This record gives sequence, C-alpha cells and structure tokens, in this order.
Amino acid sequence: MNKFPVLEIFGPTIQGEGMVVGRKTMFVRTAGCDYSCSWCDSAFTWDGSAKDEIERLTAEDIFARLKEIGGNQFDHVTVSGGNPALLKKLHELIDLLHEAGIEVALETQGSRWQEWFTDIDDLTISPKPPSSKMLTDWGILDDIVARLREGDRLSHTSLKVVIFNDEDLAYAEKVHERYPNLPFYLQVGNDELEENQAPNLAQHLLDRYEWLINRVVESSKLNKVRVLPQVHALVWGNKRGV
Ligand SMILES: C[S@@+](CC[C@H](N)C(=O)[O-])C[C@H]1O[C@@H](n2cnc3c(N)ncnc32)[C@H](O)[C@@H]1O
Ligand SMILES: Nc1nc2[nH]cc(C(=O)O)c2c(=O)[nH]1
Ligand code: SF4
Ligand SMILES: [Mg+2]
Repeated sequence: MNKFPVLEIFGPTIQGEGMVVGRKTMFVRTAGCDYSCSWCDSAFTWDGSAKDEIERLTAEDIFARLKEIGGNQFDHVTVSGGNPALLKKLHELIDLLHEAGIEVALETQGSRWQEWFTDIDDLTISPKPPSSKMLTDWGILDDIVARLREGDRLSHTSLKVVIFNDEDLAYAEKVHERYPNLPFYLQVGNDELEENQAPNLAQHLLDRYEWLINRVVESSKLNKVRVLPQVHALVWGNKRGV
C-alpha cells in the first residue's frame, strides 16, 4: 500500500475558510510543499521544523485515525497541507472516504494537477498573490481549470485569494477576470502569525477584514465575489490543530 506523509489529523472542527465555511469537518494535513509563501501559516509542513512529527500512513491508517478521533461525529474530511496535490495516489484515501459516505474537500494552490481532483466534492484552488513572493504559472492554472471544466467539475470548485495589500488586490482582480465563471473568495491575510493571545489577534484580523471589505466595495472588478476572514483564527487564534 502507498504511504502518505501526514503531519496532523484533527477534528471535528469547522471549515474556517472559503466555499464551505462553517461546515463541520475533520482535517488531514499532509507534509511537503512545492511553494514557500512568505506568510504561510502552516510553514511547519515544509520548513523542517516539524519533520520529526511526520508519519507515513496508508489510506487505511488515515481512515482508522479519523474514526478513532472523530467517531461518528463527522461526514466530511478536508485534506490540506502543505500541498496535497504533490501526492499522486491520494485517490486511495478519497475512494475509501467516499465508500463510507464521507465527503472530501481539498485545499491546494493550483501549481499541480492530479487526476483525482475530479473526485473532490469541495475543491479550493488558492493561487498566490505577490505578497507571498511566489510566482503563478498561468499555463498550469489554465490547464487545471480547463480539465475541471471538461470533467464538469466547476460546480465543485472555487478560487480563494489571500489579500495583504493593494498589489494583492490587483492580482485578485486579474484572477477573477481570467476565470469569471468560478466562485471567487477573497480572504483576509493573517500577518500576525506570532501573536499568541487569541483576542488580540481577533481584533487585529477584524480590522483587516473591515479594510478588505472597504477595498472590495470600492472595486468595479470585484463584484461577484465573497469576502471572508479565517473564522478559526478569529475563534482560536494561531493555535495548531483547530
Ligand atoms: C496552509 S494552505 C495549504 C493548502 C495549499 N498549500 C494552499 O496554499 O492552498 C491553506 C490555505 O491557507 C491560506 N493561508 C496560508 N497562510 C495564510 C495567512 N497567513 N493568512 C491567511 N491565509 C493563509 C492559503 O492561502 C490557503 O488558502
Ligand atoms: N478550522 C480550520 N479551517 C481551515 N481551513 C483551511 C485550513 C488549512 O489550514 O488549510 C484550516 C484549518 O487549519 N483549520
Ligand atoms: S502553498 Fe500553501 S502550504 Fe505551501 S507555502 Fe504557500 S500557503 Fe503554505
Ligand atoms: Mg490554515
């Protein structure tokens, strides 16, 4: 059996971001990323700081662990990372979850395609704006969206762009103009990853949320969009595993 590098399995909690915000879900966080975003809130998945915590688990192992900690209190699993799209055989896990009547969501940045993307129930593609210091490969992103369209999966797909500044907003406008038929989410960037007092972080992120709402309200290019904070960051701060 194929083994996947896993850093965290946690929940049930709520999906704090994007297209299914508020949905009760479990999380599986895989290790490894092909990006290194300057503001990554999950840098421990790729910067080596948690390398001793990485477990190599089969799909069966992951399913057993989910049941062990989630019992019968979930019917939805979100796979995030790192970039889970680096894992060629992740369909083994998706199939197992579907056979058990469990829905599967994926968080990825749109830098890699996998055939199993067409099996995902809630697919979030999150291309990275200039503040991340990453460069978008538009050819790859075009190809991913085209394949999802061909597979009739656009109703299961959304775009989510994290915003820290005006340059990021201009990037978001460009993404939305390029893929106008995909549901589009703007997300408040968390620039206080070291803050360990949840109430302080919440106040700061709410101020940033108000700023982002105002900027989107002013834009004539960002109309059919949704603006959201990271709800889990408002509730629990920068804590891991929530
Ligand atoms: C940690 S990433 C893992 C999945 C995938 N690598 C990706 O970036 O889409 C999950 C989501 O968190 C977002 N994110 C990461 N750091 C953030 C931050 N400091 N503030 C707000 N969102 C952040 C990412 O943009 C992505 O949408
Ligand atoms: N509650 C909660 N919602 C989330 N949505 C996306 C997350 C992620 O790190 O990918 C995340 C997370 O870590 N926790
Ligand atoms: S792509 Fe996602 S996991 Fe990778 S560095 Fe960027 S935010 Fe972090
Ligand atoms: Mg997160």
